[in-house]
Amino acid sequence: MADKSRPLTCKIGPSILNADLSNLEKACIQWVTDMADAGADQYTFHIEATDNPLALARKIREAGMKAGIGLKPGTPVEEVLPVVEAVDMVLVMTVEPGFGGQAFMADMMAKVEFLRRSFPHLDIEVDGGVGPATIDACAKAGANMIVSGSAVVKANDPRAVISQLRNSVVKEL
Ligand SMILES: O=C(CO)[C@H](O)[C@H](O)COP(=O)(O)O
Repeated sequence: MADKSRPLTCKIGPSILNADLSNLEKACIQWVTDMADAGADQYTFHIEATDNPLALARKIREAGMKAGIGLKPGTPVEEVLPVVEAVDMVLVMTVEPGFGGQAFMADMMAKVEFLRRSFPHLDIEVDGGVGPATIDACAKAGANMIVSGSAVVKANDPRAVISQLRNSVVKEL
């Protein structure tokens, strides 16, 4: 039984994107029901994973979840514009999807700045290479949701790193 007091999110992520794409569209749709039944609050999919992101986003919201949409580094930010009103969050990947521990792509901040300027109330997430050395760039560009893997799990004091990341974002909100 899902603990409804804790947010549960699902990201259709990099390992899937790098795998067999032939059934991905169908799987993304099936997982909407599965994740909603499991008690997920938000479901994020990659725009590259489907030919009809608008339909998928609507399905996610109809299932009672927030919808998030992710962009790989090579995908122009403008591709999200036709679907942005149908989602609650845009995820800007700051590494090539695949694995943790890669270097942060600072040039992705232009996407974040564009989105924040255009959609002041949108949730904007950054994912990949985010840690104490790169968080300020993300926060200044307008990101308000952070995914941080290696910088937290490899830290001597993960709690302190999480606080630092949070404080940097809160300062710019
Ligand atoms: O989706 C991912 C990579 O495909 C990871 O979420 C991301 O890279 C986080 O790990 P790190 O902070 O170590 O980069």
